[in-house]
Parts: sequence; C-alpha cells; structure tokens
Amino acid sequence: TRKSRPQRLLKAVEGKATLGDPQSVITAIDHFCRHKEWAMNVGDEKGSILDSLVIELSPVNVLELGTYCGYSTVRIARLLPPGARFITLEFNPDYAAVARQVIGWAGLEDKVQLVEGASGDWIPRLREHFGVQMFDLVFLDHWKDQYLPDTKQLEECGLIQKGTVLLADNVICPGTPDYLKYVRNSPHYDSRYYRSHLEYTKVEDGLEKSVFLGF
Ligand SMILES: CNc1ncnc2c1ncn2[C@@H]1O[C@H](/C=C/CNC(=O)c2cc(-c3ccc(F)cc3)cc(O)c2O)[C@H](F)[C@H]1O
Ligand SMILES: [Mg+2]
Repeated sequence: TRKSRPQRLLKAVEGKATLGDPQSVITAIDHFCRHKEWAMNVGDEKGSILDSLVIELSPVNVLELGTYCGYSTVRIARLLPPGARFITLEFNPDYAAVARQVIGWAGLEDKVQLVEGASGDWIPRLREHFGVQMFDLVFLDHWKDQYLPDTKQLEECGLIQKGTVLLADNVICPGTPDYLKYVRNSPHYDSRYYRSHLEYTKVEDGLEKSVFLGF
C-alpha cells in the first residue's frame, strides 16, 4: 500500500539529514513540508519561539502531548540540559513508529522517552511509573479539544506546580477556545500570547505560554 505522509516525511529525513545531527533533521522536515507536502509540525517560525522559551527555561522535566512525527520532540530535546527528563505521549502506533525513527536519526533517543498511549490514561500514572514529581514545561500539541481536560488532569495529579510553564500550539488555528479562556481568565495562570503563523503558511497562529502561579 502507498506510504503514509509521515512515512514519506521520514524518507525525506533519511534522504537529506545527517545521522546524529538534530538541526539537519529539523531542516529536512521543514524543507519537505514547505516544498513537498504540508504536515502539522510546529514548524520553523513557531519552532524558533519554542526554542527560545526552552533555552530560557532550561527545564529538567518536560512533557509533550502529541508527538506526531517527532519534529517538536527533536526541537526540544536538542536544547535540554544533561540529566533532563523528557516524556512525549503519542497514541497512534504508526506515528509513534515514525517518531522513534526521526528521534533516532537526530541521535536523541537517550534524551526522550516516547510513551505509546493516550494522555488521559497516562497522566495519572506518570508519577508512580516514571517517578516524576512535577513538570517544568508541558508542550501541548495534540487534539485541540483535549488541551483543557488534560491540563485539569495534570493539575489534579499535582504534576503542574508553582512555576510550571504550559506552552500550547495552535491557539488561533485550528484554535483552542475553551483552553485559552481557561488559562487567560484563571487567577492561577499568568498567560501570554506569542503571535506567529500556522506552520509553513501566512495564516495567523501562535503559541500561548501560561505560567502556573500556585493554588
Ligand atoms: C487525547 N490524547 C492523546 N494522547 C496521545 N496522543 C494524542 C492524543 N490526542 C492526539 N494525539 C496525537 O497527537 C497528534 C495530534 C495532533 C493534532 N494536531 C492538529 O490537529 C493540528 C492541526 C493543524 C492544522 C491547521 C490548519 C489546517 F487547515 C489543518 C490542520 C495544525 C497543527 O499545528 C496541529 O497541531 C497525533 F496526530 C495524534 O495521534
Ligand atoms: Mg500543532
């Protein structure tokens, strides 16, 4: 059967990137998505904002919801300090398989724990299963209507504590209206919008950074 788009994206990485070089993997994916086939990676423009926030935060414990092909996983993992712990959740086995190979091509497999499963099932188990107490950074990029329920579940499980930074992709396009209302109106979050564009297009989109202030 015809290869899927993620499999064609992986072929582009294998054809163009240098093994063990994360930047070449990022460049290969961006080139493929800009010139061959669009794909829902955070992309280079929003990716630069993501990079600067990761560098500024220098997080020790990171959670990503929605690995997809692993593009943002590679962007984040390449900037993490030694000893940092990065868990990324992906429940589609085909996407997870492609992401493992993309992460491997970047030489970052030792920095990333890709967990194949649903956020709703795994969030309550992260503490006892991985021994993580709280996350310094959570990158939300999965189904847009799941940002809010998963954020609430992370709060209830005590995985969001004072200082935790939530970074949400696509708050304009496709949009996450209920999540945005929640973090912008809650006295427990200090929220800020980073205006940008939908990956590889001129359509407006952006990232919302929300710092948890404690209960
Ligand atoms: C719900 N719990 C989950 N647990 C684990 N993995 C999950 C879960 N839910 C989804 N996944 C996994 O997370 C990924 C889902 C990404 C969804 N992303 C988008 O839809 C998305 C869409 C656009 C877009 C914009 C304009 C347009 F015209 C068309 C598309 C742009 C973007 O940047 C996006 O991120 C993956 F696919 C799914 O298996
Ligand atoms: Mg996205």
